[in-house]
Amino acid sequence: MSALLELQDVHAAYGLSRVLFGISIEVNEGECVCLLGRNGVGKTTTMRSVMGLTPPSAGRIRFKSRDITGWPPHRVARAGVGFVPEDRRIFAELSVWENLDVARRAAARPGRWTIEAIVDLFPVLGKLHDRQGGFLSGGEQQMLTIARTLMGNPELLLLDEPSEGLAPLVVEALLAKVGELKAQGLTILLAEQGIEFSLALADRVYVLEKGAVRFAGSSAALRSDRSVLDQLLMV
Ligand SMILES: Nc1ncnc2c1ncn2[C@@H]1O[C@H](COP(=O)(O)OP(=O)(O)OP(=O)(O)O)[C@@H](O)[C@H]1O
Repeated sequence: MSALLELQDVHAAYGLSRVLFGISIEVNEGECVCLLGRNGVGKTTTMRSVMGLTPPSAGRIRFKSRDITGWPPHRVARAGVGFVPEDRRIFAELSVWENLDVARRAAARPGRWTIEAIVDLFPVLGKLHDRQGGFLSGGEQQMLTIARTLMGNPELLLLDEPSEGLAPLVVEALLAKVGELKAQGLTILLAEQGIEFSLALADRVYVLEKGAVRFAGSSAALRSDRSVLDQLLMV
């Protein structure tokens, strides 16, 4: 069986600054795969390369066996990839409801994610429906950001550092929600610096360093690999 997403020897750069040096990863249907690594190793850029925001300078990207290398972001979204960026781009002046409505209108594909289904998953967004985005807590903003991306009905969710800047209890609540999405069969590629968040969710892990994969294996294998934990993750 071929992978849902496959990156093969992907290189990427910002202008003259080279950032990815031959990333090869696979995400199978229904899996949660985590990209781990310290600040600046290339996790975000790997996701941006899939999404077409930073197209690869070399290498191939396949989604559902189709070569999507260099496709523009709207076309990648329509093919079934949703991206939740690290910087939570919600509309601060719009209410929760309006934010979701904008996402509904802009949805990349038809599918099961209605506003009602979103509120089932995130009841807090239902309770806060008329609150402006800018007045939500960090955790609520993160849930709204994920909700907006789900409205596009992705088959693969790219989730960039969802736990960043959130208090431990909020991270736990978020972890449970992402776990529910996984249990519902959504395929997830997650980038994280927080190893506990990642290992609680991920079936498999890739640890990056300086734009290359240094470790690939199961979460259990990573937990017991002291040298990778010490050298690449400093935990
Ligand atoms: N727009 C940009 N222009 C130039 N260099 C960039 C740009 N965005 C990222 N970089 C550089 O690319 C490298 C990889 O960054 P990237 O954001 O992919 O790493 P990361 O592992 O996701 O880290 P972080 O957790 O900080 O997002 C870093 O050295 C970063 O400074």
